[in-house]
Amino acid sequence: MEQYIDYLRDILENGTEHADRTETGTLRVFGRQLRFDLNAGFPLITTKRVWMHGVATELCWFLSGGTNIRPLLEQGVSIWTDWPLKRYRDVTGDDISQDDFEQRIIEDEVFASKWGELGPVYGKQWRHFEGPDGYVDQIATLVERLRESPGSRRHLVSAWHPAQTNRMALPPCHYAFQCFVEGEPGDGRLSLMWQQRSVDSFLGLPFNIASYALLTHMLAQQADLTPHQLIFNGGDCHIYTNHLDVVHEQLERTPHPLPTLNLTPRDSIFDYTIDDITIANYEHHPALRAPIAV
Ligand SMILES: Nc1nc(=O)c2c([nH]1)NC[C@@H]1CN(c3ccc(C(=O)N[C@@H](CCC(=O)O)C(=O)O)cc3)CN21
Ligand SMILES: O=c1ccn([C@H]2C[C@H](O)[C@@H](COP(=O)(O)O)O2)c(=O)[nH]1
Repeated sequence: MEQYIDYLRDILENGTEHADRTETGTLRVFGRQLRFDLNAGFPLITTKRVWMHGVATELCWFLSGGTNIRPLLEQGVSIWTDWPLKRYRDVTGDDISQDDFEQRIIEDEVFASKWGELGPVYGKQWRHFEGPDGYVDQIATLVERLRESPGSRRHLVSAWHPAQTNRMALPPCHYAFQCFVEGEPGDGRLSLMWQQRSVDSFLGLPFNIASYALLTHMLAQQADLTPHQLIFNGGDCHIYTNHLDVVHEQLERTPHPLPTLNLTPRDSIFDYTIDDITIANYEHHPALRAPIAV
């Protein structure tokens, strides 16, 4: 995980100031790559605590095709609450706390279906990508092709639907990923590379790395392959100015050895639940808190 620390240092050293959409301000660089060997351990950042329960719950929710945050809130995951909340404020002008909002969304189903909706975000595009001939289940197709035509150069999933981004609470940040197989099922290796147009390097990236690592393990299990490399390609790679203190604190810390993942085998990629996902030997430095830019 030394390379994540080097990546943060690179932005601090080479980044230029940018007054971003959220009016928080960032230091940013353009175009960076990180590569993780999944056989060297599960790439969960160790220089702070990363909330794997949140990561795994969000990934299972993406895979279920969901775009409403209610199931996340019911599982205690509120990482997406700020986006519909912002819309709620826009419409009524009322200012309510995040706690009030979450309580109301859990208690009132109508409220949840009306306001907990993020629009056609990741889950929708992964499972029900809308085209002229109907819907495409990109994940089911990917698993099928990995099994039947592993050497294909077309193992690609896109969350970017140019005709629908204006209906999303937030257009996808990690907008596409590609799989790559060496060898044959039973004796082959699966690598995955994802593209991310915009990268909140302190809060978002550790989540994103863990999420795609978990997805690679799931896909490998489904296609009878061994997880190999995980590659991140970032576009606008930034550190928010109100994260600078915690980033500097993180740079002082020495990474611990990586944990490992235990994933209970399931028949279908759509059957995994949070109970199938266990991280073992996660040794980490204390949590670092920082505000999220909305
Ligand atoms: N500015 C911004 N950064 C993001 O990373 C981000 C967005 N917006 N919008 C959509 C999603 C939501 N994601 C989020 C949202 C919140 C946390 C977060 O607050 N994480 C904390 C606390 C987790 C916990 O409860 O323990 C962390 O320390 O990682 C992380 C990712 C990633 N995405
Ligand atoms: O998975 C995610 C989702 C979001 N982010 C970050 C990247 C940016 O800081 C914001 C999105 O703002 P835009 O103006 O739409 O780029 O969210 C992330 O890092 N990872």
